[in-house]
Amino acid sequence: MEDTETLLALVCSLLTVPVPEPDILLDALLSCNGDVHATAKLLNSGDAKGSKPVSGAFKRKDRSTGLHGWLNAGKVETTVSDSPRKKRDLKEPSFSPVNIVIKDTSSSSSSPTTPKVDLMSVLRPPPSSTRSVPRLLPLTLSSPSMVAQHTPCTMHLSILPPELACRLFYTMLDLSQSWKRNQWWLFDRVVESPHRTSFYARKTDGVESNESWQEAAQYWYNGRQTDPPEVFPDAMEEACAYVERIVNNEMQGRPRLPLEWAGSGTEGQTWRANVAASNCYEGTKESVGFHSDQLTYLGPYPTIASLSLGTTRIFRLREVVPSEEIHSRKAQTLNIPLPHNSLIIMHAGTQENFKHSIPPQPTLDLYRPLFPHPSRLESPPEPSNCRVNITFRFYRPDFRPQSIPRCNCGVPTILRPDMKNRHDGKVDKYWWACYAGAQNEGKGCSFWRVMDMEAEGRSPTISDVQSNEP
Ligand SMILES: O=C(O)CCC(=O)C(=O)O
Ligand SMILES: [Fe+2]
Repeated sequence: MEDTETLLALVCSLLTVPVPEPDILLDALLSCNGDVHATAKLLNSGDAKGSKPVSGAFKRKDRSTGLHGWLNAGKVETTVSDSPRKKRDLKEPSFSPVNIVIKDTSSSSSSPTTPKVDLMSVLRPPPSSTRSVPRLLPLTLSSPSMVAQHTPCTMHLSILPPELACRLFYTMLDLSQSWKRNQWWLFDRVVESPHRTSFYARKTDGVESNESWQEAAQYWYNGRQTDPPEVFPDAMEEACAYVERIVNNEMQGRPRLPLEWAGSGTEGQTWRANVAASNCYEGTKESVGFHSDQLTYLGPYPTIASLSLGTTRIFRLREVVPSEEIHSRKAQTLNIPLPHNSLIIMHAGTQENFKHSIPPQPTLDLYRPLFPHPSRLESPPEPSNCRVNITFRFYRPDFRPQSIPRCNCGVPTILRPDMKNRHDGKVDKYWWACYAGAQNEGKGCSFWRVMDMEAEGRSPTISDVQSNEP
């Protein structure tokens, strides 16, 4: 059931040798028929024999030798590993190890043998069987019209009054000092995201006037119960009104999909923001790897509005090519530079068709705020190299926490689209799957169920409304 990216990540978590080039990983995975343990064993095998590939084995010029070359390189150009410390002395592979840090949680967790694994470098989709299909060069989408032409997203520039944008940036930057780096279990290791993040909820759910998400909801994050989130700070509440106006305007001009929410908010809008996830990226290396947003409380085909403040960073999108098309085409990497005070709306279908990331980048343009920092903090963060992102989201009333199926571990499941099986950009199925393993030392259960909107009583959807029309 796992997709290639997840399998590769699992393999990486089991490696005791430096992570090889993505193509080599993929070859190894394919030659082991997708068996994660067998793949890791194969790649680790040089190590098991007391020899390991030297740095040259990872260099780009050697890639053509593939998996065999990589394994054999360890045998030919042998460095004997006589102590765990030696492992660290090997030069890193040719890509920079900056994305996700994998922490060894075994008794020797402080041992220097734990490799830092650059998962970003392996989160690349094409299996080797697609090698004959030409690669597409990355495309930079530098204007709203290019974004609209190539993606299911729209970009909107200078959306807030400049003073509000700056005030919100400073508010979030100050708050970000207490935000946490997400941690979760991947197989038998803890992985940590290299950026700080937090979650905010609005005072009401935006649909029924007296429903509060703070009180009604039990919050779960990565399969772990968490404290209720903070409410939107004043500047975020102010900004949210602008965001809602733009999103609703955009949605009015777009076709709606059958499983989208068809109800309206307290003020009659189609879309309301009742929660927001916020992220802070400091410097060039902080980043978030390729992912699509979990649909558990958003439901199918969500609309997510993502506000950027501070220094410009690249928002990277890559389509997940459906299984039936992988022999005929490759995905293109789409890079969208997001400047201060811009909004990118990920419209319905973005999460089902694409993955997104904020990659590390070699350089940054420093952000020069228009207004001085009003902070009374003793050492306010340096604003010029930080980006704050706020993703405003609509948690659907028909996907309330109480309605989410629990797995055999007793933990709310997560909702995933079957991204690999799509027709005309639409997925056939969504699954509820156990997510307890993300926190519970990597141990989850095998709970897995296809979502059935009707049987689960989830409504009103666009298809309900349309089928009731005369
Ligand atoms: O920082 C961004 O623009 C992306 C954040 C993101 O992908 C998320 O919060 O899920
Ligand atoms: Fe995301």
